[in-house]
Amino acid sequence: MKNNKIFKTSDLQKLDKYTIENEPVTSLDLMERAATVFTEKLLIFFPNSHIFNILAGSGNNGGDGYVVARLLHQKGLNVKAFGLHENDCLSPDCAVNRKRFIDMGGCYIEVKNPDNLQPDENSVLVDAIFGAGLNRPVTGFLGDIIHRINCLSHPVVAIDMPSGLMGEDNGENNGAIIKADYTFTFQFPKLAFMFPENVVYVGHWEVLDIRLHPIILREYPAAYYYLTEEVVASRLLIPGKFSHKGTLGNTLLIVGSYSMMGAAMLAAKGAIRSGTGLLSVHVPRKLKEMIHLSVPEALVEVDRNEFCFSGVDNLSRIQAVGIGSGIGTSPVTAEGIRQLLSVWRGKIVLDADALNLLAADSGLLELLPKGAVLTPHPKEFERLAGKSVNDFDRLNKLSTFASLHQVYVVLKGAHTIIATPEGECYFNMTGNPGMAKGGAGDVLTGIIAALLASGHSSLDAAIIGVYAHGWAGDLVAEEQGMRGTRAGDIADKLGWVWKKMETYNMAKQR
Ligand SMILES: NC(=O)C1=CN([C@@H]2O[C@H](COP(=O)(O)OP(=O)(O)OC[C@H]3O[C@@H](n4cnc5c(N)ncnc54)[C@H](O)[C@@H]3O)[C@@H](O)[C@H]2O)[C@@H](O)CC1
Ligand SMILES: Nc1ncnc2c1ncn2[C@@H]1O[C@H](COP(=O)(O)OP(=O)(O)O)[C@@H](O)[C@H]1O
Ligand SMILES: [K+]
Repeated sequence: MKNNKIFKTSDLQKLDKYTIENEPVTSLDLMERAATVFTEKLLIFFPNSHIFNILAGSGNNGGDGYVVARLLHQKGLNVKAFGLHENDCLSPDCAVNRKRFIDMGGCYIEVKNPDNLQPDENSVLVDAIFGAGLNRPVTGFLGDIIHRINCLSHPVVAIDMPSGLMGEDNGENNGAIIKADYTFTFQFPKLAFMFPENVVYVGHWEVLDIRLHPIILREYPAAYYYLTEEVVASRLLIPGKFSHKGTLGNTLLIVGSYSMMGAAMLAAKGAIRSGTGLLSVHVPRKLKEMIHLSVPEALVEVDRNEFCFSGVDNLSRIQAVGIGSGIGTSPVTAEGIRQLLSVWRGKIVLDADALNLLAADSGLLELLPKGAVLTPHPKEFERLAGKSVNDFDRLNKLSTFASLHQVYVVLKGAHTIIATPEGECYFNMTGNPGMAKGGAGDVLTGIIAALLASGHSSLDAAIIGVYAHGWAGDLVAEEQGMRGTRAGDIADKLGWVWKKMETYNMAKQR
């Protein structure tokens, strides 16, 4: 299985060293390899640009920069390398590559004063000042340089990382940070790229495979992962030839209230498109007809209360429960949830108002079955776990919450995070801002509930559900654009996503 770990940047040197010793490859050749894939990507993104200015620091990131300069120069492009060295203490590989660039006649300008940094008009700037070796905020001369670059209107492409950004925690980083338009990063995305507050520095990012040694990538521990089709599809259970509706699970959705009927419909649509053998939708009496009409495949179970959820009687044939979308937070509903959680020890996904009720009464939290899946958006998570000072702090809170309560928490956002009780976090890579619409989360609840009912573990249901939901959103956006995307469209596209995953999975098994 393809490696999908997000290592710490401080671990990079060990991965690097193992590769150098065991491939084996010299550090210079590894640098050459990294810079070559970077240059290829750069030219794909800027096929019509002829002028490149490289901003090179003194470490190996700067070394990469000098190799990129040489490779572009060899292609006959107009290249200038600005040496941004506070002193002449360069890393050995950086020094070698600076010399190679100069020896081949490359244009090299040493900058000793920030005002002397005058990039060429219409040039693309390549940021090679700092990479993964940054160990403190950037201030002083290089800080001034970075501020100056950030004031220019040239496109900026960062090698590995935008200079000045720490790989993980930037909570105390008050130094200067490059605002890159693109970051092409080596081997794995850095944790900091996952946080909304860093998008202004990282821009659009892509991972470049520089073939670090597969053994070290497989064996070196990491607590963070990112989701790829390969990893997700391999977790999807494929129904066997003799499967029937009794073996594919009975999902119970407890959703909707008189003032939020749509949520019930959307969750039901998500579930019915996600492989559950049977779907029961438990709604207040007022919603009965609507569910019958909008999701005719579902069985409708009517609550004693006309307007909101108040309790459920019979759970004997249910494999998984999904609860919360649009149910409201009335005391009657709180009591209904208490009653449910007192008897239900099976698989469950809780969303929206179910989470708001848990946040309001920690006694309910204690009743959660082990392995429950919670799907808060950031505001709901804040109600559950308190305010966070920044995105990294929120990630730590998420992990702590998941292990403290022994639940899986799906924190929804551009890179939705799935935190496990064991302290691992999975970052999703699908989805787009077109999904930032009311109701999109309800569809996800239905999907996860159906996956739970059809035999997937809590972790697999969360991972597969989140990835598939985002992928369906991407397909909708591809066809009709992000602006016009409706939550219901996401549910309608799920069939295609499952088909692709199943095809992928079966091809692998052959
Ligand atoms: N294994 C990999 O992934 C590879 C990494 N390579 C490159 O190597 C880079 C890492 O190289 P380095 O470890 O040399 O790190 P950098 O090039 O980021 O530079 C770090 C140097 O700057 C100093 N420094 C750190 N923070 C500073 C600050 N705020 N102000 C002033 N000086 C500061 C450090 O003491 C160190 O000497 C990667 O980002 C990547 O570009 C590639 O060359 C090849 C393979
Ligand atoms: N910028 C974005 N990029 C990718 N996905 C997004 C983005 N914004 C929101 N989403 C996704 O859309 C969904 C919104 O869910 P949620 O906030 O619960 O909405 P609602 O409660 O109205 O249904 C989540 O799955 C979230 O991950
Ligand atoms: K950089």
